[in-house]
Amino acid sequence: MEFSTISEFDPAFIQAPEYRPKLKVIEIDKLPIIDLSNDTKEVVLEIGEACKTWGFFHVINHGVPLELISRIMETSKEFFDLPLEEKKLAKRDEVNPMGYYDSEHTKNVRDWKEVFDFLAKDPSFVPASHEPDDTQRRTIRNQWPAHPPEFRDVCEEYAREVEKLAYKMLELISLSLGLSGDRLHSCFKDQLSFLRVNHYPVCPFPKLTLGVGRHKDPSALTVLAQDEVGGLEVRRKSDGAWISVEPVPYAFIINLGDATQVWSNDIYESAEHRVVMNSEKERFSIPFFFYPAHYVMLKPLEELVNEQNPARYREFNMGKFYVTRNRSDFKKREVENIQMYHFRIF
Ligand SMILES: O=C(O)CCC(=O)C(=O)O
Ligand SMILES: [Fe+2]
Repeated sequence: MEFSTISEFDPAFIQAPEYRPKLKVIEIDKLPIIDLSNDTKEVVLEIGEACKTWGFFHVINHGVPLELISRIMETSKEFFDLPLEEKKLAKRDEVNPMGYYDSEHTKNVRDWKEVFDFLAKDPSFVPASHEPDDTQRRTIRNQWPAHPPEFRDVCEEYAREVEKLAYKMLELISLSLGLSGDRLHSCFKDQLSFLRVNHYPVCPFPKLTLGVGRHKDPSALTVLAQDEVGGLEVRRKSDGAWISVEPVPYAFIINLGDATQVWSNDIYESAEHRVVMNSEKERFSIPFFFYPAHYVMLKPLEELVNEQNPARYREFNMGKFYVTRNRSDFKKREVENIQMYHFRIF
């Protein structure tokens, strides 16, 4: 990812003019910061409001040890500092989607980043193929680099802690929709959640590229840690402007994913976001994508549907959605990646 001249720069990184970031215009509008140590009723109200307005918010006093966040950031830096050949020993591919990868595409444009993906539950199970009639499933597993030696332990400990927070958020979001706190728990029994360590190297062409192109997370929700550099932007619903998410030290960002949008029958929406590049500083971020089990059929929850407010999505299978989506992360394809709105009824 070290391109010193434009001629070495892979044109696959270049965003179409309308999607290029305006680096100078930074809108200041602050995302809500929700203190999870407050009274639950109050927290639920604040979450409901934040989910409606933004689909994105910070949480503090979240229960994940702060030193663990520092440790995973440090060990991740050591990993990405390794020579490329060494990182590639744990390279992800179409057979094993977990591990190191440096050429992911979002909406068919290459992202200026390298990543390391690992499952929260090892092993996990996914459909064997995206073909609708294929009912086989297959096992996917983590692959770990030998260096740095503590990388695996730190990542696994971090995943366990953040998973607890993800369940807590699921519960609070369910309560904010007027459901029981454990309404959605059973969908996560064989969860397909994974974590991604994102490294965005310094970028000489921040006006042409993005670290991650605009997208919505297909998860139920995402629990995201970011370092102090900044670059994440969220699309404001009221006017479509891109708002930069100022880092709040040791807070987590919670963003709603597509699965919650479908369950809530559009009461909540997953927010579009992207990452703009920095020509001076590298950046690290670590999302935990909280995914239901592959066999879960996603559809609006019965409690939230009635005659006046009929279901806006037809049912679809989480696992098939996941594997279909993953196919196009690996290479530029000519067709649009599958999106949740393809299952919209009206
Ligand atoms: O790096 C970030 O802050 C966000 C990354 C992200 O949106 C993603 O990996 O889905
Ligand atoms: Fe994302």
